[in-house]
Amino acid sequence: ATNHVHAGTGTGVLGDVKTIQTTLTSGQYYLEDRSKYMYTQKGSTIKTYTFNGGTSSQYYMTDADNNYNASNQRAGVDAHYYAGKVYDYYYSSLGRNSYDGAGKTIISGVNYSSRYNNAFWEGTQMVYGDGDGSTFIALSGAYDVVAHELTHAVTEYESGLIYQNQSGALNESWSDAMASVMDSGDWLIGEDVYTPGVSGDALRSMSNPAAYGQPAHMNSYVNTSSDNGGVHTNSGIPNKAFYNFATAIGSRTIAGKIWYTANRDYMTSSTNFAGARAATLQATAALYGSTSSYYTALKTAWSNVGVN
Ligand SMILES: CC(C)[C@H](Cc1cn(Cc2ccc(C(=O)O)cc2)nn1)C(=O)N[C@@H](CCCCN)C(=O)O
Ligand SMILES: [Ca+2]
Ligand SMILES: [Zn+2]
Repeated sequence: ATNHVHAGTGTGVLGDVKTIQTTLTSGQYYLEDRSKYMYTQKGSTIKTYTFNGGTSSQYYMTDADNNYNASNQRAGVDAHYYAGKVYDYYYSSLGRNSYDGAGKTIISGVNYSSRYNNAFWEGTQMVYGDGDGSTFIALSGAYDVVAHELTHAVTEYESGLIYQNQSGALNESWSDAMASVMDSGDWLIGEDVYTPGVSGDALRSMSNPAAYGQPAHMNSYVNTSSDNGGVHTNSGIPNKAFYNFATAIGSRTIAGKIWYTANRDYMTSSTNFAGARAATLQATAALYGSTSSYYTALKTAWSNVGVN
């Protein structure tokens, strides 16, 4: 049989049924989405694999009838589905064709290890654990988690923010900020897959970083050697600045466009918090002019977190 693009159905981590794009090869369906490529001849292919509980080899997640409704397929369904949504956002809203800007194939691996409470960008692909069932459920079940991980790849191709200290906290924060633009219903990160037994909690809060032990002002910057200089802690400060700005101008979309432009055009691997303020101001001036109300709102957003 030839390889076709087939709209299949799948049940996600939270039991929700959704349409997924699959490929039919030799009578089996594969989690391979060629729909982006079919229509633009340049969009990326999205491929989703399973580690089957291991940590080294990945395997195809095939299905016989293109209805991925088995419980052990749920993590793969969502990794595949949300990777497509993140691709679509970067392509249609920001004009970026995949994480490299040139249509590189997007690869995800689910069911990583056993009871693994985390998700990460491995340098060439996304990797998702299934969680232990009480701290986390399968982490690909959250749109913001997938957007966070894929944005690490965008950052690596663009500013290349070094993953330590202030540049590392910015690397983290840019992933949370773009995740909050795409998963725009709240200002939380990871809420859909964190502590299924507790409602309303999350890994991080952009609007109130302190709710989960993060600083929201330079006065509370944490100098530490752990976690590469506290990159998941000090990200609270630029996260709060993003929240301040997006709410002040009333648009996550515009704030996200400025943040993306700063990452692509004005930030470098060693950019620190003051440098991020300058870069976002430069991006605002380039996009909307330095006399725009966004420019002044942005200065206020950064000064309110102690970055001037
Ligand atoms: C995207 C986000 C939802 C994800 C979540 C996450 C998971 N963990 C581990 C973890 C495990 C247990 C708890 C607990 O409360 O008991 C909290 C956190 N820490 N962060 C995350 O932030 N992952 C890191 C993984 C970094 C790996 C090293 N580069 C990242 O992508 O930056
Ligand atoms: Ca969220
Ligand atoms: Zn991260």
